Amino acid sequence: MTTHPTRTAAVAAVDVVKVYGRGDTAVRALDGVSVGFGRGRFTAIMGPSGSGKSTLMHCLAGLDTATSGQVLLGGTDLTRQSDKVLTRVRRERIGFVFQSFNLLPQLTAEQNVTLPLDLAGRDVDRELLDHLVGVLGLGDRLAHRPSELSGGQQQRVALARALVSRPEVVFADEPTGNLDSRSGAEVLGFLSTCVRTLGQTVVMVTHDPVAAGYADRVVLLADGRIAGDLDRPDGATISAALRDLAGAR
Ligand SMILES: Nc1ncnc2c1ncn2[C@@H]1O[C@H](COP(=O)(O)OP(=O)(O)OP(=O)(O)O)[C@@H](O)[C@H]1O
Repeated sequence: MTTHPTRTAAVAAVDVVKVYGRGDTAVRALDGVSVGFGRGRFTAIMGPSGSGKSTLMHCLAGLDTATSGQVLLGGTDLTRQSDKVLTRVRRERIGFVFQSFNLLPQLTAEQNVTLPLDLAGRDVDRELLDHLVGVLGLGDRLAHRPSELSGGQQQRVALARALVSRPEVVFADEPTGNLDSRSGAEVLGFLSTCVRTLGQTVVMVTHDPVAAGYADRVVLLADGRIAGDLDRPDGATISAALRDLAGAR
């Protein structure tokens, strides 16, 4: 018997349906999505505007509840958990990186990085923190406040914050959306280095084929369904697949 790939993944959706609203105004944002995200892999989710990328990511991260189907994080079915448990899962088992860096302005870079662990009463793994600070080139920036850092540096602080708790999955939502192309390339380069050196699982939503080119795999969505799955594609292959999807609509 072969094992269903979604059962061995770090996080997986199994026949997930998400309907917003009711009756005539109901929107079927996800229409039976089954997809697994392998451990230690960097996957990008792409697709036309409104195809369900954010909805899928929010369901996978326990930020939104699927209407039906299962979301499996390790052995936990997130669709069966109370809000209280989901809050704990998000805090303890998931890392987030957003387009807007979401750093606290009154804290230093280092305090921002360790804040989630401090709030959870968990010890900071100094060795991992030093490794991340080195890889991310933040060594001389740790005592600075976010307003004293460039956008790229702020996003690197946010990456360190997401990674330092060794979460099962890091979800990144358009992490380079607010960065110029050079800072964006740096952030993505650091992110893929962290995936390789730490075996971190990363799922990233992006519109940018160049950003998706850093991923090991690109999952394509269209109209709330999986519309493609590309293994280590380059930017040109991704752009062509997106053009095909747009043409098919
Ligand atoms: N809270 C909501 N209430 C009602 N409809 C919603 C809600 N959130 C999303 N939708 C709808 O669900 C569909 C999928 O939206 P979603 O934001 O997941 O797409 P997306 O691929 O992330 O889009 P974009 O690339 O524009 O961010 C769209 O038709 C959207 O209008």
